[in-house]
Amino acid sequence: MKEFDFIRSIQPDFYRQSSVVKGIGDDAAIVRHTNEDVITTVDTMVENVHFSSKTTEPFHIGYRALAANISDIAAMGGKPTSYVVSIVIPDSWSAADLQAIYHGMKELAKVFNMDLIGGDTVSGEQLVLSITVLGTVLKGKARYRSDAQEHDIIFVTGTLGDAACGLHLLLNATHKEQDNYRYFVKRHQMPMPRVSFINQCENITRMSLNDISDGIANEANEIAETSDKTLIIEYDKIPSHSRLADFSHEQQFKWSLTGGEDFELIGTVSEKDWELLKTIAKKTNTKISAIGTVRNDWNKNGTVWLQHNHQLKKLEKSGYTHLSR
Ligand SMILES: Nc1ncnc2c1ncn2[C@@H]1O[C@H](COP(=O)(O)OP(=O)(O)OP(=O)(O)O)[C@@H](O)[C@H]1O
Ligand SMILES: Cc1ncc(C[n+]2csc(CCOP(=O)(O)O)c2C)c(N)n1
Ligand SMILES: [Mg+2]
Ligand SMILES: [Mg+2]
Ligand SMILES: [Mg+2]
Repeated sequence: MKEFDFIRSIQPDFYRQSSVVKGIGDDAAIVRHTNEDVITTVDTMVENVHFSSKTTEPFHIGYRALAANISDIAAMGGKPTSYVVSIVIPDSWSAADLQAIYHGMKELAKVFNMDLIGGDTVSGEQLVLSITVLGTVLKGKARYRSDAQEHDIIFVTGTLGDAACGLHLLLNATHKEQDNYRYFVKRHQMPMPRVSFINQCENITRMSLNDISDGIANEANEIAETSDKTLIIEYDKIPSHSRLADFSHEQQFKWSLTGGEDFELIGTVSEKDWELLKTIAKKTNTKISAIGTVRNDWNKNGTVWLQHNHQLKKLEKSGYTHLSR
């Protein structure tokens, strides 16, 4: 397929958002927002780093890459509205595979009423999918990592370690075992960002917030550093799916703290807002768990501590990092 035919084939027939002034078809897209702040985020997925033929069908490549970006919009307290896709395509990828990647993005975009408004297409050695998502938040109402305060309750949504368990199964287990643990495989391939929950939280006066892409060991440290506070997390309170108990304690420990890619949210709220947060979670069918508290301890601020087996140990930033060499 030629570049222009490809672009024509992925062009949407209509736009859902009235903010789209110009979509695909010119040098750049134009969106117009007058009453909200605009959130912009980009995350990139690279073949054999974020996905491989063993772990991810083309449909899931598109779905996951868009989910990862929408998750960052949720982590700012916003609503995703549109997306721009840059794709590097190796010769070996068929037209059908490429359509499937876009189909994966389209399916998730439909859930959030989002529009594909532009992108870029080039050929190259490895499939790379980079998505820029735009979102909106009421003026001045964005949620920052830096807003944790002393005595806050630390919470997480959902269960942690699921996606890492799914990845482990996809890389190491038989098809039969994968079928037996379909829940975990699906959590890796089709994560669902927590947009509806966070968009119901407008009455929570203050909240620090981050999404879990690299594992809470990383994300909690980002909150501790930017807020200059001490986070104390109780390991036994970290929520996990009941079937994670089928795996070794070491695997459970590693996956739930450093596995990443669950695209759940971690945040902190004041004690007085905790009941309200639980009510919102119930209303939006969101599992929420209190996993610890925020302290203001001048000689520990900027760090995270894990209470486990009657010991308090420093929880280092030990999740997935690029450029580690
Ligand atoms: N190459 C880059 N150029 C400019 N800014 C960058 C670059 N890489 C990251 N950033 C910025 O650094 C900050 C942290 O980015 P990071 O990618 O770690 O966050 P994230 O998307 O939440 O995490 P993850 O990539 O694991 O999903 C963001 O403000 C991001 O825009
Ligand atoms: C085939 C394959 N091997 C390993 C992994 C694990 N992995 C890759 S990137 C990442 C963290 C998030 O990345 P980023 O910081 O870029 O958002 C994790 C946990 C995977 N998903 N697929
Ligand atoms: Mg990023
Ligand atoms: Mg993030
Ligand atoms: Mg991200």
